[in-house]
Amino acid sequence: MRVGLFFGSFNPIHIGHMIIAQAVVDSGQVDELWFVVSPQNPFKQNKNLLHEFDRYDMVQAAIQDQPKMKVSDIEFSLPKPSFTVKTLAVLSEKHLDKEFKLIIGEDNLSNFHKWKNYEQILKHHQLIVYPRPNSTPPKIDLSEQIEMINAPMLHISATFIREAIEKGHSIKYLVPSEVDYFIKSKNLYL
Ligand SMILES: Nc1ncnc2c1ncn2[C@@H]1O[C@H](COP(=O)(O)OP(=O)(O)OP(=O)(O)O)[C@@H](O)[C@H]1O
Ligand SMILES: O=C(O)c1ccc[n+]([C@@H]2O[C@H](COP(=O)([O-])O)[C@@H](O)[C@H]2O)c1
Repeated sequence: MRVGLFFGSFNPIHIGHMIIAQAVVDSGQVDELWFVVSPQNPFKQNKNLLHEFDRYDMVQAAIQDQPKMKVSDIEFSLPKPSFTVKTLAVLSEKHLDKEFKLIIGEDNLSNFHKWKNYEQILKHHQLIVYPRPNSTPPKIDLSEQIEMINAPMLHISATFIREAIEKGHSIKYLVPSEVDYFIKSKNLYL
């Protein structure tokens, strides 16, 4: 079975993530897609980073009617920050019957050569890349390992959503309705 791993902070999960996930599933390049919630991205310092349990619950709420999508908490029990190479090794050892592909937004390509043991990742896994506005090209040749998703560019980010909440603006159309409800009922990001 081919599994697409969609790693992220998901702080919070937004419609951009959902559109990407659906496009990857529809592309036929994976049989299942697993969202992997990262407690701590090695490159990001975010004072507004919610606890991983809340971020996990929001992903779970967002995908409840999607039979091909799952959410994983595998990184919660691994050392922090969350190094993808380690997580991939743990998952590959645990699920010998599965082929894991890595789903990333195009913005992550420019710094991919700085990821821990990135050569190891490329040796064992295909990258499925979703286009993102204002992305700069990778510093290393990734053409052999990349499968681009042909889909519309999405000018949406979790940063924009957190800022909208702080300003008191509605995020009703920016996140799945279950996520909007979750954020409101727990007064998150305020
Ligand atoms: N609009 C988008 N277009 C393409 N890829 C995206 C988009 N939003 C998120 N991604 C990708 O989804 C993955 C998880 O992203 P993440 O949870 O950090 O969301 P984000 O919107 O980039 O967050 P933040 O604004 O907090 O940095 C990353 O690989 C990122 O590149
Ligand atoms: O392993 C690394 O060196 C590494 C460097 C930067 C980012 N990542 C992972 O990339 C994923 C996307 O991060 P984010 O915060 O943009 O959603 C997240 O799971 C990070 O842990 C991983």
